[in-house]
Amino acid sequence: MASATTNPRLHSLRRLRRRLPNRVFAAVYTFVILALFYHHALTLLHFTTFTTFCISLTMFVSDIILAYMWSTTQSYRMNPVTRQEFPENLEKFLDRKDFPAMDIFICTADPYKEPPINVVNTALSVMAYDYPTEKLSVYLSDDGGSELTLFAFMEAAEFARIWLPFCRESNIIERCPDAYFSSNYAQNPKTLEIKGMYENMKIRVENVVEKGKVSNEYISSELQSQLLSQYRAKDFTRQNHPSIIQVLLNANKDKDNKGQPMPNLVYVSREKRRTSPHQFKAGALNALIRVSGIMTNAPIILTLDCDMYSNDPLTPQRVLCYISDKSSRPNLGYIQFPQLYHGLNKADIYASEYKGLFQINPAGMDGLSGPNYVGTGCFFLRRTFFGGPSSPAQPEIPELSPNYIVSKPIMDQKILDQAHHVSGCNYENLTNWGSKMGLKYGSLVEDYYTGYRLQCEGWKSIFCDPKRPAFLGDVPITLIDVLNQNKRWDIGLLEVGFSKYSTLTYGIRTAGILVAQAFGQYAFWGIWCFPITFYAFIPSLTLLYGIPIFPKVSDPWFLAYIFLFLGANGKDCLDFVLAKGTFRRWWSDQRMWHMRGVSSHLFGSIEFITKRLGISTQGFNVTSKVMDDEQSKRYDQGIFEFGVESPMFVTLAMAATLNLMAFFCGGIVQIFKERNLEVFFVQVFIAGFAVLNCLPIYEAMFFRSDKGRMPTRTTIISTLLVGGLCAASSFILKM
Ligand SMILES: O=c1ccn([C@@H]2O[C@H](COP(=O)(O)OP(=O)(O)O[C@H]3O[C@H](CO)[C@@H](O)[C@H](O)[C@H]3O)[C@@H](O)[C@H]2O)c(=O)[nH]1
Ligand SMILES: [Mn+2]
Repeated sequence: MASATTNPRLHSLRRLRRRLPNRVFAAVYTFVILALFYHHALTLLHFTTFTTFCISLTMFVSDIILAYMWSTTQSYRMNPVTRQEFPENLEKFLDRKDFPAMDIFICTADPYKEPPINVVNTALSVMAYDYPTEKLSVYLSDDGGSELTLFAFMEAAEFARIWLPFCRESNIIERCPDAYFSSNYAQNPKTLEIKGMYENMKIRVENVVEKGKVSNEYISSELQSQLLSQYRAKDFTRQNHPSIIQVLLNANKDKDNKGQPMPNLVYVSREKRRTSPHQFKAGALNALIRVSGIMTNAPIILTLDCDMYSNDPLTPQRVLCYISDKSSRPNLGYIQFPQLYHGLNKADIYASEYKGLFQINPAGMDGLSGPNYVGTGCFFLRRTFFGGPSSPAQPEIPELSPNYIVSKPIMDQKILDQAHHVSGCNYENLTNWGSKMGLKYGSLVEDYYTGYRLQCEGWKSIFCDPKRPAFLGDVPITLIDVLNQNKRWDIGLLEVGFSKYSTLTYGIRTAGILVAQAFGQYAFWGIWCFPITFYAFIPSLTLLYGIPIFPKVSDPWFLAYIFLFLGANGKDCLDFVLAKGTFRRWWSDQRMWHMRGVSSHLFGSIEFITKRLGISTQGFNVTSKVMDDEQSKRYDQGIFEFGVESPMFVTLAMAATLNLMAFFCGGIVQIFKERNLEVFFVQVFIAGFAVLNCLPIYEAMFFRSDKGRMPTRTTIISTLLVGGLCAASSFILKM
């Protein structure tokens, strides 16, 4: 076998030239930060009143946090790399018949928030991979324990017999049926016939979901009726039911309509009891690791969220370009693809693209020890879930060991019994699942936490970011969904940041400072709320009362502020645009960064504290993937969707109102009446910048009448609170 890095090669790696300017810039920036700290210390020492001391201290603390977060981003900039794969050369190195088997996991949790027809589309898109079909096994985890989802998959299994040969023979690239039929496809009798079948299936599935149950007219066989009757047992609820495992397609037996084998398709709804914790998605994935271990035990596992369909049939072959070449990265544990989305509006108003999180930073981490796991679009070597590279963990039964070879067919009664056994809700008691094996428990963001711990164990990873997106997902289209999702991440991430596995202690010790810093950016994501909230409220309040808190324009320290502000934003914008972003989307990105600071980060941090104190418990609130027509329309037009009441909107509206008052009242007084712009420039600038960022909020508060506007009560409450805040401040500031 030729070496995979010489010609013809399987993959290549290039270090980006920007790493040198990045390092120089980081050095200069660090110097200015330290200088600013010196200035802060001087100011603190020379305080005049207790109030000014408190204000200076708060601003100093804010800047320390900003500086820490800035320092964590430097890890991504030290050595960014880019990779390329050459799947066209794969078969020169590896015979198609020697391709390893793959187990594909798809998670769903709620048929009303995650429409089953979309889950079916995701499954069909991966079943149709350009890969030896009999080597693929698709496992669907249904945490919603719903007959609606099972029904949808029974339908999908039948449609797949037509869809798979069609994709293969017409060699189409778009293998997600819904995406294909919404594209500009060749409309001939054959495609139209298949479209008709697809629409028929879609209508059946949607009707069943609308009715909330599978009525008799949809049941075509005694077997189906038996299967569905399990859900109608007494006391069956989504939180309380036995394991249901159903092999819907069997690669050894089932053939498509052209006589070729089908992939395995297995429906799994693990056992749930109110008395046993089920550990949300991490628990679901661990159950799938075991069930698939018993049934097929493929050496490669792909994990997918139900809304991330495959957009490229060659993806598994791309992955083989790395996996089949042992020299590609020693201790390779997983290959992560970026989370990319379809249906973003032009400006990406909610910054759902998370270009930093999903594209720029992983490329930076790839130059260190590899990107983090982001929950979906990630191919693992099964072995990765069983202890570190040099400290393997033995599962409690030998059949689960990653190198165990399954000899019995998938439908063998023994196999089925054992699969039920390992998906039981008490199976994990007194085992290493969740600690030394499988996905790690203890955080609401199981993906981040697991990836981080795997890297601490010594596993490395690869970031694979091909030109044609490998997977495409849905984005939330209302602000409240976006902020709630963020809040869940904040809580889960802080759970890691303040655990015994904190990046600051355990991380630095086991993974080294650069890698730990890269993970630290997210572990402490929630603490952005402090500097952003302080900067949103203090400069504006003090401006209103004519108290200067920043250096005046003629003061040399003013230049330090300007440099730090322009430097951080300019660099961020440059990286964003270099990663094929637009300025408009960058603007949304920085706007959402500010908005999250006074809303989701703030409440996420508060809820993290209350959870720690045992006052409340936060679960995994699944993000809705349902598209309301009116909301979709507004989203497509780039209009912010408020619509519902939420404390997060109150703080947002407060920050918006206060800065508007500060900019116009405080600003005008200082500029025109007192002629003091020189002294108040920074404060006026901050308020003005905030106002610019808050334009959609004012619009939603005062100028809109559609259903997505800010609820009147929220507007009133926030205005009253701003009034109260001003009154209290006037009392304190004049002390
Ligand atoms: O008890 C649960 C809860 C969720 N899920 C599934 O987990 C996936 C992600 O849930 P979603 O509501 O879409 O969360 P997001 O915040 O959009 O997802 C991001 O953040 C999660 C961690 O909070 C990761 O698991 C995801 O991969 C990542 O895309 C979905 O397929 C769900 O069906 C389960 O299987 N069981
Ligand atoms: Mn999601």
